[in-house]
Amino acid sequence: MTNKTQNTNTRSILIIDDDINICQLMERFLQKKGFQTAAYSSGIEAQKALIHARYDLAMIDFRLPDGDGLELLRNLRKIQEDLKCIIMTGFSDVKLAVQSIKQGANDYVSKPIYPDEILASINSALTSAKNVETESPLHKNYIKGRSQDMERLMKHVDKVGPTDLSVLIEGETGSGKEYLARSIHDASNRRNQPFVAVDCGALTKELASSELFGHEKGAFTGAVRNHTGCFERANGGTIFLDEIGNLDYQVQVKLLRVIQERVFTKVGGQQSIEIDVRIIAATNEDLLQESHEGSFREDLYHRINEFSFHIPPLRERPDDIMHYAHFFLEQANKDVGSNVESFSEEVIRVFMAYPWPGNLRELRNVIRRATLLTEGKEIPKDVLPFEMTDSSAMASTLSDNIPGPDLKSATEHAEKIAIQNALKACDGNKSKAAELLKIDRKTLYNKLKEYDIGH
Ligand SMILES: Nc1ncnc2c1ncn2[C@@H]1O[C@H](COP(=O)(O)OP(=O)(O)OP(=O)(O)O)[C@@H](O)[C@H]1O
Repeated sequence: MTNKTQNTNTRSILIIDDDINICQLMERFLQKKGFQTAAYSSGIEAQKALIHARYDLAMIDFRLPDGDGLELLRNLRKIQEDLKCIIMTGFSDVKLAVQSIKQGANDYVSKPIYPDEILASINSALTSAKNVETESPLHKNYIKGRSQDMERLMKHVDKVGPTDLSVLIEGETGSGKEYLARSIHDASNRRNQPFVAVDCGALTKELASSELFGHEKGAFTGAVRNHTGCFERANGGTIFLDEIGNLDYQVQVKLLRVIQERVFTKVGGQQSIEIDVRIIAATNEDLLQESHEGSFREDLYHRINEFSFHIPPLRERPDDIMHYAHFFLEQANKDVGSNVESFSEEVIRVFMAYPWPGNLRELRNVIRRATLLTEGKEIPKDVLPFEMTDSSAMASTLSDNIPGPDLKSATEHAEKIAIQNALKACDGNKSKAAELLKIDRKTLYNKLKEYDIGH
């Protein structure tokens, strides 16, 4: 298809989609916005292109004729480790989207493609979003949660921040682990020193040591110059190791040494380098379990876990849902140039009942899309993704979290969550909750009894 024209000042975007119409549409739009673009219809062509030229970001369709988008993402990152990436998924592929983020994509957008939505996602991936490595500055695009859980968590941040304790943050994908890590850094005496975030999920096994600890020129094929690793760059400050569970066993051994002895050696180097870095790690897996199974070193687990935070999933803190929703609506209005003011009652109800497997990231994306599609002042239900409003699709989204695989238990589970959330949103007032749920009080009482809620 098309080839990139060289101009070193402009950001360049690689588009990979076997639908030629989508490629053309995106290229035209992105070029008008000042990006250089190149489009390819298969993964193999894109890999060849990346060998010949550097790109800032790749937009990858999940379903490609020669493999899936995540496999391609891994291959592209082997060629260019700092490539940012947005995965394009089908409208109802929330699970794939969540999986993409877990495997190192910076963001996802759902089809059908809306140019303004893509632009907002590209801009945030290029500027502030997660990459193999990002360095502070402060987070103006963030707000504090207002649920009791999050308030308690932020109090702990104030207490633990100023100490030098290693911190482990556990939470589902998109729940705000990086934001919390930055908040801990900001609450510490290291706040004016570097904050270096490393996405260990995006590091290939071969290059992880060199990325983290640096290498000497000639240490391995391709090491054409000396390289300063993330630890050295974070000296005096904080290093944030996101998805630490993905680190190779050998790298875990090296990491343990840095923590215990405060020294490390570069790949191919002889000299021990002293270092003063505070470690914050994050995971969305059960690291303790993994350490029992032997894939994560138990001694390392205890070293990084001098203090731990668990961020509850968004569905378990209903007070935060609309709080963030309004914040994201404001952001979306700015991003896509709209002027939407609020959410319809129905949308609020759907938001409160939906399980949000992608947490805040998913909420932000859903609102961005809905804002773009809304014509009036209020977001209506019909601009929400199908799987959020259709009960059987929702049951399948929920199926990871429910006890049984059958539709009946899935539906019951969804109903129970919706009722619990409505009650919390109405401060336990059952009449109001029934109104919000659009059922009568008697039905609500029956269901409370059936599901054993509130006793
Ligand atoms: N406190 C917050 N205020 C506003 N937006 C937030 C906040 N926390 C997270 N977000 C939104 O959610 C997205 C994901 O957050 P973050 O990268 O911190 O999550 P994470 O738990 O580290 O995710 P992952 O495990 O997938 O890396 C952010 O890009 C941002 O858009």
